[in-house]
Amino acid sequence: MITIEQITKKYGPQTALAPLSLSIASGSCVALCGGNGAGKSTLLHIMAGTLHADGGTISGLTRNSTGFMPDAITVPPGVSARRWLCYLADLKGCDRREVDEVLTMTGLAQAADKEPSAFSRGMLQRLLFAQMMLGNPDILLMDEPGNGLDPFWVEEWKQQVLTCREQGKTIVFSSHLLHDVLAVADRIILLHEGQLIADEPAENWKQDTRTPEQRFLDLLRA
Ligand SMILES: Nc1ncnc2c1ncn2[C@@H]1O[C@H](COP(=O)(O)OP(=O)(O)OP(=O)(O)O)[C@@H](O)[C@H]1O
Repeated sequence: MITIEQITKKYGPQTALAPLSLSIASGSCVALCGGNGAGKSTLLHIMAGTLHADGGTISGLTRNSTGFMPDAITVPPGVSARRWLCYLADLKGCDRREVDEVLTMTGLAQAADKEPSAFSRGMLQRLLFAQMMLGNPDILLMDEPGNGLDPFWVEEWKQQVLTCREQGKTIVFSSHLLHDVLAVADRIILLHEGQLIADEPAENWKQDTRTPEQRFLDLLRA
């Protein structure tokens, strides 16, 4: 169980997260939705430990058991995707053979000796997914993982997430792609201006006669 209690974050005068509390059961797949600037990335970065909260506590997350897929990375010039992944594998203390496994999983084996700066947006997303999977973490945090993926890789991503669910991993991801959210998530949390405004089983969204987009807009306007 991941327990988030009274987390707050401001960037200067801008509130990104008002006191926010929620619990995430082990083995669940939770989607964070909300408009631009709602606080989704901020929450994921705080959960991943790449950003400090101003206040509040989070329990149930340990660095060794958590993989994070941010929405961007900066790989030093001259470093190929394979070398980057080998570096991260060493940092995580995992076998370098895993690098080949995650490259194959994400269809990047052929491109692995190129620098990520030469990758397309979708290839970069797949590299970010690959780096998250190194070490086979129990908890996966993903910031807009579907961005830039073509329809083939969106389907692959969904299959990989469903496989991770079957393996009992805990998954938290942000997305604006509501149809993809409904295909994999079992719970949908809606954030608005740093506050939680809806927290429901995905089943409620699926059974609604409104489109997910209409339901989303109605909840934001309520
Ligand atoms: N580095 C930063 N400096 C200043 N303000 C920031 C910074 N990062 C985020 N913010 C502000 O914090 C708020 C939450 O931003 P955040 O990126 O967490 O939202 P988001 O829900 O992920 O948005 P999007 O869907 O557009 O990615 C916004 O008002 C944003 O302008």
